[in-house]
Amino acid sequence: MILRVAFLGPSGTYAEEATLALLGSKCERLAHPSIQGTLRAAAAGEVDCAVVPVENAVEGTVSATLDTLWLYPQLRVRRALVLPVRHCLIGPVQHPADIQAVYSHPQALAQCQGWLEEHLGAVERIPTASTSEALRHIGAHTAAIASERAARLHGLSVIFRAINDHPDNCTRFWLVSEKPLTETLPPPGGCTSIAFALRRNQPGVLHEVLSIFARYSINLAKIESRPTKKVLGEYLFFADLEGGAEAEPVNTALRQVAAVVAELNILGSYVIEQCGG
Ligand SMILES: O=C(O)C(=O)C[C@]1(C(=O)O)C=C[C@@H](O)C=C1
Repeated sequence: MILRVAFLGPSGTYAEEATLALLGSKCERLAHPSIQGTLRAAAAGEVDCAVVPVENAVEGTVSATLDTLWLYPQLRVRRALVLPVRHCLIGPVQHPADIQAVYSHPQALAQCQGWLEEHLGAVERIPTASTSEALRHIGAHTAAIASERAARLHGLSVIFRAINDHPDNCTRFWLVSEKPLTETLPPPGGCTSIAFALRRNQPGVLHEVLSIFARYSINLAKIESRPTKKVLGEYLFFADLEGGAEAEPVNTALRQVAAVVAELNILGSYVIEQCGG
């Protein structure tokens, strides 16, 4: 069966690179204009799965991914991949002095902000829906930040390579689907991502949840809050735990957590794969 996969397009994005690294070129890749649309397509069953960015080593969480996943509890994270992200400045312009504006995805602009400051100074930075979408805005006095692969695919020239401020810049992607893609359970170990809403906004309520993980010596690799978007000052919590959700002690701990929170969504258990690893 050929898998149908949604990703943030158009062709040439890092999300497409992650899709190819995870599933190879035999899958049918369907480009979507937003992360929200990509996940909606997977939740609606229009595709078998979706590949979305979740966290960058420098800029942190891709909030659109977490916020949208909360809306689609039927989706599960099946795999995770860390992709090295090496940005290029792309365009027909020969001299930096001729550039009046640079287009790219906000994450990419942020990952290159030091370089842009140093080499292009006060040039206008214009956000786009994705890095390869930025290539559509290239002109006589405008450039874009995207990958070398994107430049090649669209027949464009690279002005500068590796302009990301941190040489080890990388982004973690999740492959999510409603149905399991294979019959195998996640390998033992790995980690589990969860999201939960508290019952009350009161002292000690978050502590009650965290103390369950402490009691079972479960390491929390990450925890962060996102607005509920319903009431100002009320939050959802997203956490990454060490260990699989079906394995002990995480399984018992999660059952106890479910009993003390308003809503618990086990986003999925997975092993973090390294690109090329
Ligand atoms: O615009 C792209 O190429 C994407 O795949 C999105 C995205 C992101 O949202 O973080 C992915 C990797 C990079 O961090 C920059 C942009």
